[in-house]
Amino acid sequence: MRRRATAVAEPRTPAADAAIACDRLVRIFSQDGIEVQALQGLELTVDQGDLMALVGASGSGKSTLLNILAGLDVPTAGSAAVAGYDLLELSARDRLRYRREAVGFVFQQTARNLLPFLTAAQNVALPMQLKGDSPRRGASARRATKVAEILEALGIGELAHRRPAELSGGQQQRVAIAVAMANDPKVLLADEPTGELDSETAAAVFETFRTVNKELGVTVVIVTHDPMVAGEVRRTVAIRDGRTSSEVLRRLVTDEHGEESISEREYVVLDRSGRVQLPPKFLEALGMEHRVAVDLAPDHIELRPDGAH
Ligand SMILES: Nc1ncnc2c1ncn2[C@@H]1O[C@H](COP(=O)(O)OP(=O)(O)OP(=O)(O)O)[C@@H](O)[C@H]1O
Repeated sequence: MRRRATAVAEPRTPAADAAIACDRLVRIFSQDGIEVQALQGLELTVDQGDLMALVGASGSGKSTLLNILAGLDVPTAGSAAVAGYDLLELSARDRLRYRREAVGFVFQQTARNLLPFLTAAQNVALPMQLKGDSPRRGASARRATKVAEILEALGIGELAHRRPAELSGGQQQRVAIAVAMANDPKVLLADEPTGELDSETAAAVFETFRTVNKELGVTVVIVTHDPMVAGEVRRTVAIRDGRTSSEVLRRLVTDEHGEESISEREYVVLDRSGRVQLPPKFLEALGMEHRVAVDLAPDHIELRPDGAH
């Protein structure tokens, strides 16, 4: 009722329905008296059910952002909400619940995702056990059924009884995705999940992310340097100096002959204060620095080098 009332009372912003909404997110690390601003007012909204890639140079802040979204780290300032949880306001207990139930996480290092002495099925069952539902009759049978269903849905049912050492790197990552899905999270986060894999294996792992996104409706965010992953998703967001700076959106378009193709367009991000980061190659091409002349045309804005007419 209350939700309905507020929905009527307040205009709906895109962030209200978003799976992830970060606003002016700041993370400062202090080490040996030196401060590093890993995130400098980052803004990012991810719609529910989206599959997106996060790219950027080394040190741009990707892992810092992902750790905050995963509930492993806390921002210095700003706001971040994931799956309806306010990440700055979580109590220790709620944070644990958030990490166990609301988000799934896949690390780059295959060994970090799975316990070596457990089979694939046991690894997937573990987060369900840790969730700590009160022991009820038939709970373990229900759990076993659910584990089998997840493994089947991801096309790895035949790996259920193998231990990580008996799996290839790609198979381990696909089992890791199953583990991350164990408690039906709304959001799945992955930090360089294909970083240690050859391109063919990486493609199979990426397909598993796509299955989770398409079949189970989970919002997926993948930090990657892999051009295959970054080029295959609907939306690729680039981070520069701790801020989202640009993004590429891809759409399926059909021409007049019924031929389908992917259309790709790069955008720069416009933040709440009206700031944009222009691509360095554009600025260099026109020798723009310090300031630019800005004019409003009926349907666009013109930027010119200072002094040009
Ligand atoms: N725990 C920490 N203590 C101090 N500085 C840190 C810490 N974690 C990250 N940083 C710094 O914050 C900045 C952003 O780091 P981050 O790991 O988020 O970048 P990244 O984009 O993920 O890089 P990479 O692609 O190399 O993983 C870097 O300058 C890094 O040195």
